[in-house]
Amino acid sequence: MKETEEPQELNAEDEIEDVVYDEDEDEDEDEDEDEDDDIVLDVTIDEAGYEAGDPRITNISFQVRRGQLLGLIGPNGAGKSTTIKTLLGLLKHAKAKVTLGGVNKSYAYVPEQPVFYEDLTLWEHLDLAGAAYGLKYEVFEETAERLLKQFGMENVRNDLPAGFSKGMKQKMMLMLGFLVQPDVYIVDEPFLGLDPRATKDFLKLLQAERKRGAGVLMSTHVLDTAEKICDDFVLISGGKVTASGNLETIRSIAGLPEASLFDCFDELT
Ligand SMILES: Nc1ncnc2c1ncn2[C@@H]1O[C@H](COP(=O)(O)OP(=O)(O)OP(=O)(O)O)[C@@H](O)[C@H]1O
Repeated sequence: MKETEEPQELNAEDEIEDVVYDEDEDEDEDEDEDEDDDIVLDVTIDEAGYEAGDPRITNISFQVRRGQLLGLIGPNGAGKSTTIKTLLGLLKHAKAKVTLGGVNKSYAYVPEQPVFYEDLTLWEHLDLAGAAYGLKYEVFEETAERLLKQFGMENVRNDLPAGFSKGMKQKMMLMLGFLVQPDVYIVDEPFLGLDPRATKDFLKLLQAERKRGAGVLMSTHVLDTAEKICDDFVLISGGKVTASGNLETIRSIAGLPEASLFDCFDELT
């Protein structure tokens, strides 16, 4: 999770070769200004990988607009996580430009694998995130209480997450993301640990956040759910974009006019 005040160049200590991570530029002479104002995440990755001279993804670009849910899909090893790591500025070898728009130019990243402090309780994790983001205590408290209730986690608020089940840990990560109400959510495979009730609660909260104007980039393998909830898709295969657009566009690229996302995926990968 991160909030940017100033444009940042993430090529610190020559580790990251060329990732520019900056704010939206306020150029008002552009005719497409209104449309551009809606863009909360603009990603252009020329190439990125784990070793110098061995790119695992190339020419991947997409935008996320206010309120939009963009599904990042693709088979195992296609490059979804590499794409997410690149846009978060975590890869050493990347040539990419990532621009944050929106009101606060802020994002929340919800990782697939829960990350937590062994010695802090659930409530203390929420408190820490609230403090890190400078939330007023009353706002933090009200939001955290609401989230505990919405995710059915009130009874474990003072427990250490090490003792949580997989789904409970996943819920904690989602709560930490929702707490800060960012302009963009970057969510990596949120569904796998969640039971049907938790999935429903998560989708309801996500819907409310989209109504507020947040954009969402979500990587997932759960294609039947993705088909129902995503506005648009970026399909990655072999480190490249194989198809992008809404379901109708994906169907037409796959040459399967009435097909499910699953069947289009199968055809295109
Ligand atoms: N830490 C790493 N070091 C070296 N190569 C990696 C590393 N992580 C991924 N790769 C390679 O990068 C390529 C893309 O992998 P990536 O993890 O981005 O795929 P993915 O689409 O997220 O797959 P999955 O659906 O299985 O999570 C693969 O060839 C993979 O072997």
